[in-house]
Order: sequence, then C-alpha cells, then structure tokens
Amino acid sequence: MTDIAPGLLPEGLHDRLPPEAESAATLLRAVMDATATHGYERVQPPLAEFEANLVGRLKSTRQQDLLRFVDPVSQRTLALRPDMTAQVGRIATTRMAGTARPLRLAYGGAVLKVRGTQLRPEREMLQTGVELIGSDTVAAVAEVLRVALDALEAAGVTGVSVDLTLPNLVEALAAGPMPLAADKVPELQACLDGKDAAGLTALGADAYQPLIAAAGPIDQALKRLRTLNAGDVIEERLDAVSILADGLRNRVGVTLDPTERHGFEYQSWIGFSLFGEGIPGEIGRGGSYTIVHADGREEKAVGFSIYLDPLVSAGLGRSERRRVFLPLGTDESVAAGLRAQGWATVAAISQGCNGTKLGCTHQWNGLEAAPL
Ligand SMILES: N[C@@H](Cc1c[nH]c[nH+]1)C(=O)O
Repeated sequence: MTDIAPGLLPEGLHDRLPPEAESAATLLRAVMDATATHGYERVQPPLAEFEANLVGRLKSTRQQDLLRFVDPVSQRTLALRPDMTAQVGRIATTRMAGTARPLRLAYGGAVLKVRGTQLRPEREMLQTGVELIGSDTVAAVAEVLRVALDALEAAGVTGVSVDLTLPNLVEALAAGPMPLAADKVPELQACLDGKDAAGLTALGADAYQPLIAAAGPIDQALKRLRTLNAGDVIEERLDAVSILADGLRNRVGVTLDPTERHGFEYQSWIGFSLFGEGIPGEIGRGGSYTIVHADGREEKAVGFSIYLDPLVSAGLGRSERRRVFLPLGTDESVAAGLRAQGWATVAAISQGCNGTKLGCTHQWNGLEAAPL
C-alpha cells in the first residue's frame, strides 16, 4: 500500500491525453521527415545508459543534470538521458566510428532533466533534432540551420526567429586580446549575463562594455562588435556570423546576443536559439561542439534540438477529427469503406452507445456519414 494518490505523478511529469498525444507523434513524424529529406538518418539510442558514458562524451555535460539510479542487474550507476546529443555522439564515436564523415544523424524521443526551469517546469520533454558529425565549419552550421528552419516549417511553426550567440567568445577574449585573469572570468561572465555595466567597470573590464550594448538585431550588433579591438578572435567569428545571417535573413528574423550562455553548456564557437511566434520561450537550440572519442581524440560537430512540448501546447500537429459513429448492426464492409476514405469509425458495441458522447462528428445513417 502507498500513501500516494493514484492519479498523482511526480513533479514535472505528465500524461499526454487525446488529442495531444497524437499531435506530439504527428509533429515528431513531420520533423523526422523534413530532416530525412536533407540526408539525416534516424538513430534510436536507449532511454538510460551508463552514467559515465553520458557525462564523458561531450565536453561539460554535467553530472548534476542527470537522474541517476543503480541498476540491480549490472550493479552500475545508470542515468536517464537528459539530452540525446551526447548519445548520438557516443554512437558516432563507437558503432559508427568507421562511417564516412560528415555523418548526418537524426533522433527523436523523451528526455528527462533532474530539474525543470521556471518557464518550463516540465522535467520530461520530447526532444528531436539532428547532429552533423565531423565538421563545425560555417558551411556545416549553415546547413544545420537550414534543416532546423525546414523542420520548424514542417511542424507548422510560423514567425520563426533565430538568436545567434558566441558561447566561448568571452573565454577566448580573456585568454587573448582582452586579457583578464582566468579566476576573474566567472565574475566577468556573470556581469555580462546580468548586463551589468557598472560591474564590468568595478572588475576593470571596461573593454568588454561593447558586448553588452551589442545584443540585438543582427546588423546593428555586428556593427557594434566590429568596434572591439580584438583582432582575429572576434573578426573571424563576426565574419562567420555575418555569412550565417545572410543565409537566414530572407526567411526569418535574426538577432545576436554575443555573450548568452544559458543552455549552451557544451557549445563552442557558435550557438543559436529558435523561437516561434505565439509560442512562449525557446522552442529549440543548437550549435557547434566537440565530441571526445574513447582514445581522447576530438571530433567537431554541430546540431540542433527542437522541443516539441511547447508546440503541442500551442495546438500544432492537430488533425481534423473526422469520427463517424456506426450504430449497432452497421455492415462491416461499410465500416471498412469509410476507413479507407479516411474516416475514424467508432462502432457501437451495445445498445446504449451514443455517438455524440463518444466524441463523434458524424453518424452513419445507412446511406452516408451525416453530421452530428
Ligand atoms: N541538445 C542541445 C542542442 C544541441 C544539439 N546539437 C548541439 N546542440 C540542447 O537541447 O540544448
């Protein structure tokens, strides 16, 4: 016996009911189909795996993000996946290590985070996306962004905007052209995260002020960042961003927030967040990163993930419900004919069945499906 109410689920975990359960499946199918047209092939990693493999593969996947448990069979610590990108990295560097690069893989499934966020308290999420393994050049990132936009379009998202970010820029500046002691970098990052201009001054990091002012629409942001006197570290990145923005701007809105790091724990030179009109918060993100092989060799990669839950909540993926009620005694060949025409048939199995109560839109009257 338990003192937990039978309908209660742990915080952040939910059932998906009709019609949303079907919408989620429809959206996942739409995204997978769109990515397949670009040559991305689907892999299906398991729900849980050895913890050590999940944290070791990507630079900076953190143990505290994992829901862990001891497996009574292997006696080892397993973790539920919080993100499928690390698993795809494992597949790419083990079973598919010998497959030609760039390797294009797609995925979709449930992931579980230890903690939700204020905006998204859910802990289980339906994640889908692609990873392009073997390259993180501008051409590779441009392709991944194109695939992401096609996937969002296939899912019915409109008014898309992309916010680009430069996750390891500040670190590179501090270690190079705009020197700051390594132990001060976390404080510097915190000031930049909080857009705290006074904090930068107090830290003796006034050279970094343009980074705060630069966040915003892409052209203005690039112009402001060009005023930073930081040589190649910044010029190379800005040239790359400018090429990426040119590929995006005729399709979607583009902004740049050079110091945004939240949610970009393992991304390297470029990251991006995806937004859709009328959908609160971020609906996806991605960027470049490094996968570490078992022998220590590093491989570049880039990818994106879309989280389908906010799309489902926004009502995307719904199909028109054409449900026809079949009164008792309706001929089975009639029923089969209706199904072949695309109807969902809901057959009475006793005298008391009522089409309206069973959510039917139509009823078979012996001649045709008549509206209810
Ligand atoms: N999996 C990352 C996004 C990503 C995919 N590939 C690279 N980055 C996330 O969900 O935040």
